[in-house]
Amino acid sequence: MIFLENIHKTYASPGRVSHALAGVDLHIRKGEIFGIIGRSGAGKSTLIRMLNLLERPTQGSVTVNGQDITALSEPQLREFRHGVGMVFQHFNLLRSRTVLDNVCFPLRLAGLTRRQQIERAHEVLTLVGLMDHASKYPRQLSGGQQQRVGIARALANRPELLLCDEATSALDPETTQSILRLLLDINKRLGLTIVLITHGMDVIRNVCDRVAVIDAGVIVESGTVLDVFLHPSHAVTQSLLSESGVDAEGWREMAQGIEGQLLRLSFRGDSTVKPILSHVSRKLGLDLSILQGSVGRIKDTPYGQLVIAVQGDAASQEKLAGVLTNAGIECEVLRP
Ligand SMILES: Nc1ncnc2c1ncn2[C@@H]1O[C@H](COP(=O)(O)OP(=O)(O)OP(=O)(O)O)[C@@H](O)[C@H]1O
Repeated sequence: MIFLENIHKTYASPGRVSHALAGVDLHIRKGEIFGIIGRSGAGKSTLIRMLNLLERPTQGSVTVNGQDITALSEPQLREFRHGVGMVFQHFNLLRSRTVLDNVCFPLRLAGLTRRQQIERAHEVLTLVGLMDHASKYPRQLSGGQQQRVGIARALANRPELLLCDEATSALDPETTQSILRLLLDINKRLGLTIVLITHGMDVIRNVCDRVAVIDAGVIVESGTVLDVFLHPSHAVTQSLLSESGVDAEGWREMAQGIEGQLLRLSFRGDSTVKPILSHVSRKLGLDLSILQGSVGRIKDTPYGQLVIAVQGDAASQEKLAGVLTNAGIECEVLRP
């Protein structure tokens, strides 16, 4: 659906040139929730704003549904933007207008009659659970409710693509969860493609299908969220994961002074909740001790990762990795 090719963005100010994006290639598929994560200043906002050309690339092309949008005329671009909704960190609501009028605003710009505007606004306010608050003003709503208004407004013109610029960063953890559930729900119900930027791995884990990690204007790692969580290859990804409590390296200290083979086991889906390890340990007569582990969910899929030390007969130890692999567990030998 969306292809970014060799995107560069340079900001020049007197005495200073800043390379916000330095050669970004990205493919976002129709209907997926795609997350872009990185530290402050990495280039996330610049990148997401390329997708509706709120920022123009200095070099490179942005193709959406087969059309290079950098080549569109201003009227064509305005038309294109009606098909792209955007949600902001600080909601960006019109404070002197009611909830209803905030949602009607983009519909008025799109040329709908007042009656059509109200009809559609009621539909999207019902979708986000705020119909009872239609005549209130933003200041009378909580942060989470204001963000729901922001989402309703973004959905008003029936976009194909929703861009979320740190949509939950200003919210407490519980409200964040409810907004993320709403995004999941509208992605499923409307088949909407969602691109979000965040600096929180938990946001990525809870809702995204695929993720790209950006650092200093470059995508340093990308893939399915499961793959990136289970096998992070770049130092930035590893440190973002470890800050969110997914520690991949803590086993090293524990392993000192423990004899035997060391394995890292990765479980995806059903294998996560089956008693495979205890079966295998009984069958091969091996003792297993867990040096590190995490079990959780990535979107709807259970996943887990364990580092285990294996003790027992050498021939059985040799068989273990093969038996686990056959049972659907990824097995990496950390120490033979
Ligand atoms: N309008 C601008 N003029 C000059 N430099 C800019 C401009 N916008 C962004 N930059 C620079 O480009 C780089 C990337 O900024 P960007 O806002 O895209 O990062 P970010 O990852 O979204 O950061 P944050 O999480 O803090 O919002 C930074 O070094 C920033 O200072």
